[in-house]
Amino acid sequence: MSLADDQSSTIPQLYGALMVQGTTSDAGKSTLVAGLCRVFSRQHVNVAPFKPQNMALNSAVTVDGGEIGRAQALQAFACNLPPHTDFNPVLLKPSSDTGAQVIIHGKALTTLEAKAFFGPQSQGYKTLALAAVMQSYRRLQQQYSLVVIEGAGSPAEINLREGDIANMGFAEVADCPVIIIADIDKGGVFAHLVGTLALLSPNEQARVKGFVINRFRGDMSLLQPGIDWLEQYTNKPVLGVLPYLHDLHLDAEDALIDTPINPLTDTSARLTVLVLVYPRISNHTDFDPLRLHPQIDFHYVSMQSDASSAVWPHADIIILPGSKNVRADLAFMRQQGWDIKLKHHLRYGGKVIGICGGYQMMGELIDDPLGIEDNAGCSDGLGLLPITTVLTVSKTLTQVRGHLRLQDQQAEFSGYEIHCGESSLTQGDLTQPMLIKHVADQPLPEAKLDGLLSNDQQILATYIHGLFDSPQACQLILGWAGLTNAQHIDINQIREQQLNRLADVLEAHLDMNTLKGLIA
Ligand SMILES: NC(=O)CC[C@H](N)C(=O)O
Repeated sequence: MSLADDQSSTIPQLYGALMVQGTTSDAGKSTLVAGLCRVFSRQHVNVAPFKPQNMALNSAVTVDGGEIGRAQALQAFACNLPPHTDFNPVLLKPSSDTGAQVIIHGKALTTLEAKAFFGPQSQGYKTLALAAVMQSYRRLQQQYSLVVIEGAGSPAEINLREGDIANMGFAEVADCPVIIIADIDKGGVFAHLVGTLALLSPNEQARVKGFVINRFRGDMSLLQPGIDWLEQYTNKPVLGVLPYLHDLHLDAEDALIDTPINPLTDTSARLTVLVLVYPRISNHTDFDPLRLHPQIDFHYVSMQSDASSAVWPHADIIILPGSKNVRADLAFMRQQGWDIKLKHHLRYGGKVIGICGGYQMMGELIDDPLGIEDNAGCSDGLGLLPITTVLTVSKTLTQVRGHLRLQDQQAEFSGYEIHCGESSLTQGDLTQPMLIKHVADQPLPEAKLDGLLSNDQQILATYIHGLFDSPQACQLILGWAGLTNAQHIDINQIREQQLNRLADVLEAHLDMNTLKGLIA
């Protein structure tokens, strides 16, 4: 069935599905899906996002107590839906260059070497994963009239074709139409599109119903002959050319928005924040409210080729973010000499924040007896906080809310937890709790304490992600670090504005009628 059915004169209903695949990673699939979700949801279409398989370390906790890729949580937000594991039934979280934790329907199943998942012996897992993918997809089809689906990477990875569930393998089983997006800013857009198409089987080629060219800047009249050629050569329409959107602030799927370390130039910034980027950084969207804050000079610090000579800008706050492989990332920090720089920063009165894996690193010991994240073993922590952490098989996945207490003030927050580690105090009681939390939707007696504020008030550490998303909690933390009268940054309001901006752009630059006609 392929129809854009005008059931009533005011509310056009669409039924079916459309899959967005890309010629490369970062071609703009997640953004296009999020934008289409918003376009359709504001036209009152009952729409939901779907990504069969995602590989990312940036995940969100769902209402059904699981985790999914961050991009699907944003796409759900674009549809005004709470995140659900059915939106992304298979999530692979790489904990090393060759191994990843396999999460199916939101729950960690096992950690597999890439060979075991993608290689020739992988059919057992692939069959299991495909069954989970189709179960979720069928549920969505029953609940929603339209499902906008996102592929992964590129469909032309011929080495991964066997048993593929992320791109054409899924599209074939689900029998859904596909459009392909390519990033013209990278160059070679025609070669990308024609080459991708050429590497597909005839069936798959027939499934591709059109192209979208992304991130165009320049003179459209110069591009037009290329578009005409492409349409003629492939016999498929270019559904639109999307402009390069400067300052589009939406949650990134996985890639960090890379801000190089420059000497401070922004004189209006009042507080400098450095976030340490280790190889397995997780949940970096925690820092989006800080990155977008007008009074903050924000920097990611990543590996330097010559670690010993790398100079960090003076910082007010250094943040140790979450990590998917805490012990390996801690070893990396030491290799880079970051532990020494961190202690130097503390000696000179600087503030440090540790979140989840970053919190664990600041303790005395991290024990992974079962080899959950890496080879089984134990590592000394940085010794800055009186805690030890043991990684366990059971993973905490919860949405939480509560009160943050700092400097005799209190602010409400909501956030989430994703961790296998359990930390306990090595001395004393939790006399400096920074947070009183409740599992979302549970009554107050369930309240627990979380986090630590060091006795010298310089280190603040917690298991809770998303803390800065709560404007008041963010303001309180910035105040603790010396920024009095910090402005409110409401990241949800920003997401809302940016999604509407994106939807406006799609409506202006895509041939929406043709696109709606493709939905089947
Ligand atoms: N989100 C995180 O930083 C997780 C920390 C650690 N990998 C754990 O599972 O406990």
